[in-house]
Amino acid sequence: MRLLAEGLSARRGEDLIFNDISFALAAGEALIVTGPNGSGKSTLLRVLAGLLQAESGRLRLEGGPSEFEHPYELSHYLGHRNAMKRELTVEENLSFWQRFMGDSPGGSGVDVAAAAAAVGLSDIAHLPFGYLSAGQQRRMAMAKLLVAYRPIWLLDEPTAALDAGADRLFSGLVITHLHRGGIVVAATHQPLRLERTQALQMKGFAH
Ligand SMILES: Nc1ncnc2c1ncn2[C@@H]1O[C@H](COP(=O)(O)OP(=O)(O)OP(=O)(O)O)[C@@H](O)[C@H]1O
Repeated sequence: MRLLAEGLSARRGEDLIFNDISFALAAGEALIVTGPNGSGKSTLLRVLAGLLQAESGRLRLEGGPSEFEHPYELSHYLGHRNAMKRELTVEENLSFWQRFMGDSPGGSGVDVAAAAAAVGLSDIAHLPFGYLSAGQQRRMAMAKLLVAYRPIWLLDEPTAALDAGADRLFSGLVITHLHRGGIVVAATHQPLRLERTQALQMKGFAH
């Protein structure tokens, strides 16, 4: 399967945020998106995730399951926020995401306990999400990627608030996903230590 972006541009309000972005990612490849604050990294990821409409250009999948037309149908999106309910326990949050997302064809997610263990937080999975520290909350958001299988991972500053150990752990999860034929697009200021990567430097427009 390949993820193709062809001549994408996006607007927020009056402003054109980026113009004519193209890339092609094969199974096992990652695109690392860098650029200064406000250059449009989050905007690009939101377009890829189907949360914002592109002003022009096209996104498509080549060689994927035929019933899926838009890449977001096969994607996990990890945004700046963790998308967990503070008053529900970690287990309840992850169970919700597991049921809500479901597995894409070609793989299956791990159970909630295994996902919590994979991010090193089995001991606190019974606690309300709101009790966790910022770094623990980010780890749990990573576990969401594991409970339902999606071949494409869209990651916005995934390692924000993570300590060095969690940073390595997260790189490991991403590398495993790529080795299994996944595709990753990550906006990040920190290196994820990946092998097969393409780089996209966002420059933004001067207003
Ligand atoms: N809802 C919105 N309405 C209007 N402008 C917006 C909106 N959201 C973002 N912008 C603008 O779009 C531009 C790109 O923002 P974006 O969040 O994509 O940048 P970024 O590269 O991810 O930045 P950062 O590194 O700070 O996270 C910024 O100038 C921002 O002010």
